[in-house]
Amino acid sequence: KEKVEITKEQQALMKIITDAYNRHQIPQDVAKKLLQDQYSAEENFLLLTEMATSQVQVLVEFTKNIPGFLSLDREDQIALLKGSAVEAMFLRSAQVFSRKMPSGHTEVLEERIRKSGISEEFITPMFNFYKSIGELHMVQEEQALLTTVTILTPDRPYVKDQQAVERLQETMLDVLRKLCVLQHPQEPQYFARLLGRLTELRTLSHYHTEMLASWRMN
Ligand SMILES: O=C(Nc1ccccc1)[C@H](C1CCCCC1)n1c(-c2ccc(Cl)cc2)nc2cc(F)c(F)cc21
Repeated sequence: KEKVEITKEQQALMKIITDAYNRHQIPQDVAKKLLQDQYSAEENFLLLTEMATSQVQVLVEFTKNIPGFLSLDREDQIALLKGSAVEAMFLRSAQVFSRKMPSGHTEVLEERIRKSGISEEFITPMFNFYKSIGELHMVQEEQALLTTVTILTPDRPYVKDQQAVERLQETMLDVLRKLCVLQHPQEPQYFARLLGRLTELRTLSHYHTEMLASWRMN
């Protein structure tokens, strides 16, 4: 049974990434807004586009804090951002949805999202994903590292130097793997489950364009 230990530099890396991840607050505002008022399908669509736009800006700021990201080829940086923006948004949505809220709030939030204008066919896979993320009870370091691993996916379209991205992603995966072992000692397969969610996330993100195109406007 090998002794898993996070090194000093891995500790520092994790702190930089988690602090940067916690600095962006938009999604909490979305949840608050949705809990405060009931919006029409048009207003919800507008809210989503505004939120998604600011999410991209925030994602750019976040990646600047990923050690090594700015040393990547500039065009590759853009390819990674474009390739992961939708996945990062759904991952963030899932984390917001799974956040501990006063009793009854999650139900209201779910209801508001179900009625927001999204087509029926996408509601089930979307909430299945949100609930499967919630069941993992990730600590914030795991959430931040999982988003980082998602951004550093080497096989995004138009990435030229995939090896360089792979090296960065492996560094993050190594920290995440150790963190999972230390945080969830009873569940040796926890890390594998976590990575399995990224496959579900990619599938959900394939629906994104259609989800917008089929938004039920009155
Ligand atoms: O804004 C959003 N998510 C966001 C998060 C983080 C950053 C940027 C955007 C939207 C809302 C949904 C209801 C109408 C208004 C936008 N949103 C989604 C969602 C995203 C994309 C598509 Cl195609 C469908 C649903 N799932 C959510 C779960 C939450 F707990 C939640 F609170 C907001 C959620």
